Amino acid sequence: MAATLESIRYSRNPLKLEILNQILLPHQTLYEAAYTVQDGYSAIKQMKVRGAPAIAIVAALSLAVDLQRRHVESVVKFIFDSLNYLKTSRPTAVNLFRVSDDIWEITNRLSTITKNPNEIIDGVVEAAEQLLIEDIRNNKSLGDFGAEYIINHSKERQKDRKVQVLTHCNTGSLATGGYGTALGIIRSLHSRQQLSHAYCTETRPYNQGSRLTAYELLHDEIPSTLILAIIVGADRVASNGDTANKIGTFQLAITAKYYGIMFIVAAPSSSIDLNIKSGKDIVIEERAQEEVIFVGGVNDLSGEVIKVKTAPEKVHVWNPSFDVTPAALITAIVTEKGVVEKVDGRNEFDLVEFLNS
Ligand SMILES: CSC[C@H]1O[C@H](OP(=O)(O)O)[C@H](O)[C@@H]1O
Repeated sequence: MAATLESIRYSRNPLKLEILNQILLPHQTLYEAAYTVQDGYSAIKQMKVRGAPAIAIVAALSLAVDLQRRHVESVVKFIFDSLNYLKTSRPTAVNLFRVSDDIWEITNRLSTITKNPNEIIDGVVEAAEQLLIEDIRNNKSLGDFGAEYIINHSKERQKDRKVQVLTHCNTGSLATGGYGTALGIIRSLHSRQQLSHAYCTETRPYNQGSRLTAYELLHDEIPSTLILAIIVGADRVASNGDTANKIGTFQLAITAKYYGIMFIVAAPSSSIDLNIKSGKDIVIEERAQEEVIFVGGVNDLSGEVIKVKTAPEKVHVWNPSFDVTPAALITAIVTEKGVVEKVDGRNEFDLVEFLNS
């Protein structure tokens, strides 16, 4: 197996963007080439690639590859139209929107400096490539901050025992450019020999817990049990700390509160949306009801995709991909810039102050 799992493989020379089709994991490892913005959009929409940072990186790199492969009449218009199209793939994770806005800002700035379309293309390609590099660096920093916070604040550690943590959905190398966010903290705890066990909870309908997180933990030989210290990722964090994450996160936060267990959100600063005040402003993606009516998988021998109908005929289905956990239930938010806690006595975070400090 590769030293580390890679959801995205990119090179400029030779020009190549390959996306690991996560729908086929863990039984099949298939990298699919992406040549166009459409390929990037489809991979995100179909959840061949998923996870807030990974979605943004694939969107940006699919534009970068398309720009280098295709001759377009108006580069600025192509970039504008492409970014707006990519933003319609999935609504909740903020990273895609932030990256799209950043790339558009770069395009605009360059178009006032040069009329040479190749110089604009070079600027966009460079920005997209940097995303992949910075994401991995930020995740390792976030992982170390989170591990240190948990070690210093964990009851187990006070008895000089290693810590046990629970994580939800998948927030590892398969949700990011590499290393992961919440799973990055677990990797950092493990590398410091401070982790006794990681529990990963299953998620439906995409099964990120059993198919992806259990797969990553086994791949890294981290002692773990698939079931249900709770560390979760984030798709979008409001400026008061309310956090949108995979459906099922909110109930874990309530459980953690009830049992007095830390509930940690691991989120790169790029997942914090200072443009919204609270979780009420976060758009929650609702996906097709077929995803819930059927359970499926891939036959690890034949490779055939199997779908079994589990729900009764005419069942009414609601299939939100995310829920919002109020800041009041969150112990701390761990980012690559450090750890932020609520100001004494308040039930909300001040992330504007934290990010501007
Ligand atoms: C590091 S972001 C991971 C975040 O994304 C997942 O959602 P999805 O698999 O639908 O893209 C889940 O909410 C994770 O916490």
